Amino acid sequence: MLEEAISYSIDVEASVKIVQVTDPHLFADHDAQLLGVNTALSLQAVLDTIGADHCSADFMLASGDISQDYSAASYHNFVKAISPLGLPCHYLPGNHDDPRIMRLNMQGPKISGKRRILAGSWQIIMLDSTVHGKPGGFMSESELELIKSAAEDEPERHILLVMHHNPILVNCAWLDQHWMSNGNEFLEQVALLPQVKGLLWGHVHQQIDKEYSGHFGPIQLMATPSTCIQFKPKSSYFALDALQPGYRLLELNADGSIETNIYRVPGEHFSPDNSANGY
Ligand SMILES: Nc1ncnc2c1ncn2[C@@H]1O[C@@H]2COP(=O)(O)O[C@H]2[C@H]1O
Ligand SMILES: [Fe+2]
Repeated sequence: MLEEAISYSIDVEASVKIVQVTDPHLFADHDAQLLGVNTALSLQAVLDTIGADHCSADFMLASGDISQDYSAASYHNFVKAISPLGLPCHYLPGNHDDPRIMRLNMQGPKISGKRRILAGSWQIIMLDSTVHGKPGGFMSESELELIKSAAEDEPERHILLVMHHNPILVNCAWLDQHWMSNGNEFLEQVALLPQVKGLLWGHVHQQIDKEYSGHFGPIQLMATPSTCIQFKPKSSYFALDALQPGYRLLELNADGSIETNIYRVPGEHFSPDNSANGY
């Protein structure tokens, strides 16, 4: 049975405005760092930037790796950090999350782990690409079934698919070993659905904006910087980037087009330890 969707009352002619944050890698301890970056402070800096510029969004998406230490407190810290923005938040799991601990602790009046969101002329589907105990991802048959049933249920709506893992390779050999290993087949399958207009993910801690030529037209492929450390694009070995933490703004238009931009925190406050070779 298809799970009930969360519905926003946004006019079908209006665009839907979304902020996406991803990969905050929070700890229970507010002072803890990931490779020299205090992840609580870098998330706060991103949220402050959203608050200053884009707090009029309709809702927020959090696309996994909320936690770095699997603690209940790391999820409580996330919920506490985002609550002043007043935005509803929809989340999905990443490879550093424990889905059960996440579900139990991502609690609040505006927090939701539901799989389908209906807003304006769009349907947003929150997918689980994680494989228990593995950093890499895989899109299971049941997730594909969810997408197909959701498209059948709401045939007139454009679809944005949201997940943690990258369904395309990003040209970083060390990171590409942890991609969605059936990404090619997944893309081929979803491109058979005329409603699918965009795929959005985290995991790669860098911006990617590409197009996939589907049977029914181009599909936008989007990856978003982490709210903490950034991976250096096109590096075959593990390397960090000096770019600052950021987030993505998306405007899903009534005609099925997507306008989107990456925004980063101003200044140069978050410098990772460049001698690090992994975590
Ligand atoms: N040096 C490394 N080589 C390969 N994988 C790594 C390395 N360092 C970290 N990782 C894993 O690769 C993942 C990529 O992004 P994640 O935030 O999921 O977390 C990272 C780790 O689980
Ligand atoms: Fe991550």
